[in-house]
Amino acid sequence: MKLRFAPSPTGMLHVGNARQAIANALFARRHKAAFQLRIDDTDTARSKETYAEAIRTDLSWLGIAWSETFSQTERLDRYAAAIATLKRSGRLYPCFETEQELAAKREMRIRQRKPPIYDRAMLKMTHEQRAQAEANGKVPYWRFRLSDEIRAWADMVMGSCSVKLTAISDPVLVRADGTVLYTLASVVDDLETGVTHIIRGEDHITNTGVQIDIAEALGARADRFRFAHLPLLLDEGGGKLSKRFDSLSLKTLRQDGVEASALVSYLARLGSSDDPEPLDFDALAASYDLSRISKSAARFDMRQLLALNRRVLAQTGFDAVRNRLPEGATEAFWIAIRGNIELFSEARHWWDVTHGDITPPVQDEDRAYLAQTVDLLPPEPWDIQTWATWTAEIKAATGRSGKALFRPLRLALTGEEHGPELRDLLPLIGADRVRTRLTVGG
Ligand SMILES: Nc1ncnc2c1ncn2[C@@H]1O[C@H](COP(=O)(O)OP(=O)(O)OP(=O)(O)O)[C@@H](O)[C@H]1O
Repeated sequence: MKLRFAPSPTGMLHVGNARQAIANALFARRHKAAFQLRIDDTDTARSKETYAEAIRTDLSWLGIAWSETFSQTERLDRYAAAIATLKRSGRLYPCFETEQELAAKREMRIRQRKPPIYDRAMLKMTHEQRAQAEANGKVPYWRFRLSDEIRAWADMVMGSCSVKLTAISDPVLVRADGTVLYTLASVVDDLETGVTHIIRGEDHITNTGVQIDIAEALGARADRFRFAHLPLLLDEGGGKLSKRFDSLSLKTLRQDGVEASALVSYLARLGSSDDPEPLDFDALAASYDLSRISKSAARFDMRQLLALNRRVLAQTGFDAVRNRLPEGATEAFWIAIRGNIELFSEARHWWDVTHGDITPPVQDEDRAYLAQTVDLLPPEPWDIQTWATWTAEIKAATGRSGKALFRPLRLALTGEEHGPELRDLLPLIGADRVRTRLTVGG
């Protein structure tokens, strides 16, 4: 069994692309199958090596490893061989119509209420007419003559699918400059490198009918591949995601400090009957089931991702983050704050609160109360019990309780209304800073 993820290096991967990469990688892991990363760079005008490099960086960040990788431009000789085969069998035929001629024909067909598909005029061209066109300096591009089959398959997500080939135009597989189109290159690669399962976006469903036809023309059985088409992911406004506009790119999310494992957990289960849970790759793979994915488009929701990110951070151990924490941060610091941050970058703020010289705002009406609490501070060394001891003393001495007791302390010590348990923060802040903050301006 072999799966593949085959992005084109024409921009930064977005969360929609990532959903496919993750689906393939999880399915491969679950079934102990090989996983290929193929860079679909046949569109040389738009493909860039820097994007291919960025794709590898993004996938590695997600924790996705591949067992083999190649770029399509490394295999041009294989596509040339397939082109020769299809020409020999008469399935590829030369065409000379210009874009304008085709557009005019399309318009005419629409006016005649016929489906606006290619009329195969060039199939009827005689040898003489072709020789004449070439003598006039025209260079042909090549279309694949589709069969008149209805290509059907049992899709692992969409259920039974079919594409009526007589309702679509014969696709161009070779451009006039001799370069091959993705539609053919993809089939040649999948056949020759032993891919068995193809998981991709539903934007490829029509392609699938065509590709089954091409595969058969190249000698494969029509049921050679198993397919799964996942619905497209939309942005929060319901709009299309595009590599070209850098929308919701993995790079941006990474720079914003989203945890890779939160993103993987989120995308693995988004639009499925299983709720997103903060699970590691193996646990996600063990429960990964394409039949639980919904057939309708899913929307990416930043708030849901951040909620999951928070849960992931809350269960992340110190060893996994120690290199990313501020210099000197201890396990006690991480344990104290990890349940109170949405993004890892907020750790810096709590580091400043516990170890920096912040000046929290003190309300005038709290000054006298805070000054009183300083005198009640227990002697050092402080530990996790100190907070309870201190606040019990305060309660006894002032008669305050609940919000009236705690709120001014939290505000004065951290500058925030909410945050990690003060029981944990107090020993981290330490007696000197605590005294200073309680007496500021007093
Ligand atoms: N919005 C989306 N949601 C889910 N999957 C998507 C989305 N857009 C593309 N894909 C899938 O991502 C995979 C990689 O495809 P590809 O590199 O061609 O991406 P693309 O965004 O369609 O690119 P381009 O903008 O260059 O056409 C394919 O399986 C494709 O179906």
